[in-house]
Amino acid sequence: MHHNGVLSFADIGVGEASLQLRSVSIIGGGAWGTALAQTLSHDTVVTLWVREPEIVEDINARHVNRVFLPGVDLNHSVHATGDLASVATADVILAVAPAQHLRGVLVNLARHLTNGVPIVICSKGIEQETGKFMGDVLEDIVPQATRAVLSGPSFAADVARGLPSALTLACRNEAVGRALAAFLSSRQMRLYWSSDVIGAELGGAVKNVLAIAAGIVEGRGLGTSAHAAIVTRGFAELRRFGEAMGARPETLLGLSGLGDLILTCGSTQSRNMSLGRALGEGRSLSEILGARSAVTEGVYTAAALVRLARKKNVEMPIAEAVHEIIEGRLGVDEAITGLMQRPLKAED
Ligand SMILES: NC(=O)C1=CN([C@@H]2O[C@H](COP(=O)(O)OP(=O)(O)OC[C@H]3O[C@@H](n4cnc5c(N)ncnc54)[C@H](O)[C@@H]3O)[C@@H](O)[C@H]2O)C=CC1
Ligand SMILES: O=C(CO)COP(=O)(O)O
Repeated sequence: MHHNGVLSFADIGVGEASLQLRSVSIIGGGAWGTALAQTLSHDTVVTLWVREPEIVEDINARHVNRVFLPGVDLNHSVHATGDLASVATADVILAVAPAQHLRGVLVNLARHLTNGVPIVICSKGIEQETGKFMGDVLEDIVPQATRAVLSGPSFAADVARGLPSALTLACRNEAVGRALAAFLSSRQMRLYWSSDVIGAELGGAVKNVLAIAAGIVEGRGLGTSAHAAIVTRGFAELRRFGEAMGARPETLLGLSGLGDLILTCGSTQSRNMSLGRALGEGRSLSEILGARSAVTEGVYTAAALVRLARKKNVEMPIAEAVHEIIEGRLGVDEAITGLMQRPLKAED
């Protein structure tokens, strides 16, 4: 565990093997990967794999990532590289590529990896083509990796500035989870461990879709009562879906579930919420997406989420409405009317 910026490491027994944690690699130089590199670099050796050569140069020469995390001066110890082989030897690897691109990046990384290395999924989404969560994508490509998830309420800009945050670190092997939580925690970022991997992963993917709905409510000027209603009924959908997927109630009520839903639905700092707001103001999806370089995961996860929910017979009318709006099959006002006119039912 890190104390007062002094390099230390967790060293625990995992079966016969021993897990030594001293170095971290981060795969993905967007806002979140760069913010994680910044906060972890106070205490440990961090290497950041970045896809764009000009951003590698920006980080190493000028200690900034002007494209994805403007306005943050990075520690000189944050080292960027475009070479996947050189990040594969770290003791822990954080996977932070956008959900629809994670598979491709892992395929290129896989041949450089050593057996059993912990890979911590930090991306939030469901793969459109397969309907798989990121942990299952990891399992497909690197089955020998020790799978973990880091998720919770955390805007990259907040974490990069050293503001306090608390997140969930999930790993099926509790001893490894505890060691990872200790190693990745810092004075600014407090991690709670869990062994509920699917529960921790699911909240981040689902809340992105629901945050688009919360944004629409804001953009349409429907008021704070409607905002509270959409977040609460959205949480009911997240909870139902989570239960059907085998997530534990305490995870859904925790940082990676309710916590992240509250953050993302409540702030235009969220890309998903602000996209919803722009839709609510009457702008078209193509216009909104065309104007941004940042990824808005809810747009790409909505279809897969709705497909999965239908398969599991889980009712998710808000997620369905967001999906229909994204597909251009439903207008914002029609969607609102549709939600308000559903048959009355017991609150569950
Ligand atoms: N930004 C935030 O506050 C947080 C983001 N996340 C999650 O982290 C993941 C990454 O998001 P951000 O870092 O915010 O990204 P970003 O929106 O800042 O940057 C886009 C990223 O996508 C990458 N990219 C674009 N095309 C690609 C391709 N074909 N193959 C591989 N990579 C490609 C770019 O290199 C860049 O790293 C997402 O799943 C997001 O939900 C999680 C927590 C907080
Ligand atoms: O996941 C996030 C905060 O926890 C970031 O949300 P957005 O991707 O909507 O900006």
